[in-house]
Amino acid sequence: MAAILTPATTGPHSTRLALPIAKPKLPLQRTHLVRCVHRPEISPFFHGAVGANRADWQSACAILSSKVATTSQNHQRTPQHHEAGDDTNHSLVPVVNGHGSAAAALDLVPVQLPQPLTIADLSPAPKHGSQLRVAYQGVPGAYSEAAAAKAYPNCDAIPCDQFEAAFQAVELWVADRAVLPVENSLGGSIHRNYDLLLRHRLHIVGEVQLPVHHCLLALPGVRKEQLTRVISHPQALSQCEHTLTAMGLNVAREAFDDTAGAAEYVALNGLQDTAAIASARAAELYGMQVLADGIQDDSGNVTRFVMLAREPIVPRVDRPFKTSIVFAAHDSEGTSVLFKVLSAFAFRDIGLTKIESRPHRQRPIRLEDEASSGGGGAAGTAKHFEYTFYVDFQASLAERRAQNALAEVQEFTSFLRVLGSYPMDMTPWSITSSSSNSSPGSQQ
Ligand SMILES: O=C(O)C(=O)C[C@]1(C(=O)O)C=C[C@@H](O)C=C1
Repeated sequence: MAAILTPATTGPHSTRLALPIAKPKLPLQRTHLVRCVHRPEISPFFHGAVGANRADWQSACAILSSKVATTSQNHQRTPQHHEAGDDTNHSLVPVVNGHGSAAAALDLVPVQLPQPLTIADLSPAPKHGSQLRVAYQGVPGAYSEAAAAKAYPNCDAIPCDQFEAAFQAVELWVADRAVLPVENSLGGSIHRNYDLLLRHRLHIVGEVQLPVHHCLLALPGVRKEQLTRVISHPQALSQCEHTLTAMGLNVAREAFDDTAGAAEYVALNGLQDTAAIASARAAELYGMQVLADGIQDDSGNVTRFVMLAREPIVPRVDRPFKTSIVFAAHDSEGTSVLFKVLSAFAFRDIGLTKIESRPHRQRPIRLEDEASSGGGGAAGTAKHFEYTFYVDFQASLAERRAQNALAEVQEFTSFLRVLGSYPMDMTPWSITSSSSNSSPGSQQ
């Protein structure tokens, strides 16, 4: 599992995979990240203190420990490191003017000694020259990996098994950024990520729109007539539904975690009766045959991804910006809150690009007296759902009109959070450019 997090080996643009079915990187799992956080006693910096699940926590902490190992190879230990309990053989470390340089030159100092973390190790931006680590959901060949490469060219893309693992990877400094899908032009919103944006404290620092071009993949030599099943990510299945039917593929559809993972599954298990919907790059990576190309129901199929970071960026006014907010109504405002909030933007001529509503997690249902809700009849309780609203508007938080609109919105809402103010992806959509590397802007 250590291969998951080993930095700088399998970024989206590096050459990879001599063998078609070998997995380039295993996805990072939430359990790895949780262990790293909740078991501080098992520190990656104490190579001797390893329990039965050593492989698990080691993979979660591989980036940090490899960094430390590299540092310790280059580092001259100072005398204050030689304390009781230190397993260094002191007699082998002659100190010259407070430095162990002579010993290092003689190759007498063990090279894997733990070193303390420095502020530089924990700096939010990667050090000059090093690769940005970008978490995405899925395995190599997933569209999310292509989106990560478009957002951050030459990044080290880190696969995660779930969306939540990608959020946590950034929160726990295993990754510097996450790139996650939020909506598709055919399939609609990816609700899970809206819920996670609220539950986690990351900031949206950019967006990237990726044309999604699906292929029907099968094992080499398999014909369409042999298929009894098509598997893929639910979004991909829904984006190709009409085309599959038109192709006469009235076979079972089954959901898989991600498109490339579906292709890999068919390849690894030698399934002659199953096809996967995935990218052409997934076909290459997992040695699959492209049975049909461009099977999305609309040739202009596009998925919008958000770029997430631990820190917000400073909003600017020198290019088109978008701001994403989330809010819930005051009890007294009831359902009219949405109208009032939208007016706050309309009066200032601020355009909206997206509205999404999700159930209010803490209070999904409101009970209300019928008389007070205008029912007019006998006393009783009317029930209606409570929502949390997400709105994207076309203005930068640096603009006075946006600040005024938000001040007004705050008056009608019980809670209001700015998820991010970030440059809009203005790159034109082109049907064939799903693997394009053009960045929507400077690295955020
Ligand atoms: O499964 C993948 O390849 C993904 O990157 C996920 C995902 C999604 O969640 O919408 C991304 C883009 C496509 O819309 C289909 C699937």
